[in-house]
Amino acid sequence: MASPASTTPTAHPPRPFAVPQRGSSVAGKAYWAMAQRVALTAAAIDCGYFVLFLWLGSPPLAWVNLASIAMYLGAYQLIQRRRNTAGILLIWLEVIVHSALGSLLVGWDSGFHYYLWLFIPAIVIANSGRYAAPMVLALLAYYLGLRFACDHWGALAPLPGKGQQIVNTLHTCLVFGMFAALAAFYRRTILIAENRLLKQATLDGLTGLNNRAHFHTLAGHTLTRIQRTGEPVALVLCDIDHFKQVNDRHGHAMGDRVLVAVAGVLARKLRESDVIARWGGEEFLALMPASSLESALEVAERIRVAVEQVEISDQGTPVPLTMSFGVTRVAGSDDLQAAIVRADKALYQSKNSGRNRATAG
Ligand SMILES: Nc1nc2c(ncn2[C@@H]2O[C@H](COP(=O)(O)OP(=O)(O)OP(=O)(O)O)[C@@H](O)[C@H]2O)c(=O)[nH]1
Repeated sequence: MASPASTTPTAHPPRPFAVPQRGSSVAGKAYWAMAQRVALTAAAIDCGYFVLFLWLGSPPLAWVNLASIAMYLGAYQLIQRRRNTAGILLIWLEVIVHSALGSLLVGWDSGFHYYLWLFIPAIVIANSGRYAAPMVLALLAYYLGLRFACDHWGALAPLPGKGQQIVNTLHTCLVFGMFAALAAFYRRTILIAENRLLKQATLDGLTGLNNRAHFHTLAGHTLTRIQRTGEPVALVLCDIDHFKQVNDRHGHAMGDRVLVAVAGVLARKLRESDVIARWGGEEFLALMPASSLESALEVAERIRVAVEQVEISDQGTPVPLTMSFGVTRVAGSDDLQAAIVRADKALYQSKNSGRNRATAG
């Protein structure tokens, strides 16, 4: 016996037995890897139970375990061949039938029914309330019906001696372990999803730099922190020259490559403590704590030279790149917006005076 495989919520409309599509997400991949591990582990556990029930003198239960091993290996194969829903249904079927046969043969106190509890979190996590409520109620009805049948008929093939206690203890330990593994799996899934959402909310999807909104948050923190020390802060706004021509001549994909390359130059040339963002299409903004206007102009010049030296070619034809800069001081968090406007005006001046240069504003 082993746990029913459980499911994670997906972006698709919820449906009964909702399962993530293989490869659709990190969580989806982890889910299917976990489902396969569950099937193999369960088959291995049932091998142990097969030997145990032969030793305890219960051949019928040993044969049930043999059938279970076949079902789990079948489920593993189905998931391997991407017949995911069929694989999961086979695992569910095994748990439902095995818990019934085990309880009826050796009695309710053997604990075969504990495995049905694992369905509750699996159902509720994977399905919307519309489906989860009737499914949990159906499970409850099945559970109580099984209990009633066991009370009514008693054990049909009781285990001799302390057999029932041994089996109950094993089932208790296994179900504890399975609940812990299930909870750990969902915790990992939530952390992965949280991390992914955080990245989507704060980073630019193409370049990996901070997005505009996150720049404001980080810049606000930085300015508040250094306001007390009075150290100089500079702001650099920069823009790739004639970027539209790159797109028009070499295509949008090449434009994207250029953006990624320029973002890489900025990340390499600026310090860890600087806050860099993709500000707009081909525009980047950097807040530089502990930088005077003069040193920020020097850094801008180094970046300008590095961008000129970026080697990108389209089928052997080099794609020349240059960048213009507007540099200014920032007095404090109250001044940030005004400083951005000043940097923008300075950048405009750089563009108007021939591009490929830095201007202080
Ligand atoms: N490939 C690509 N292009 C983008 C992206 N975002 C904006 N653009 C393009 O960037 C171009 C910006 O063009 P303009 O604002 O005219 O600026 P420019 O051609 O660089 O001219 P100057 O700034 O005056 O030197 C437009 O063609 C946009 O379509 C993006 O994410 N990827």
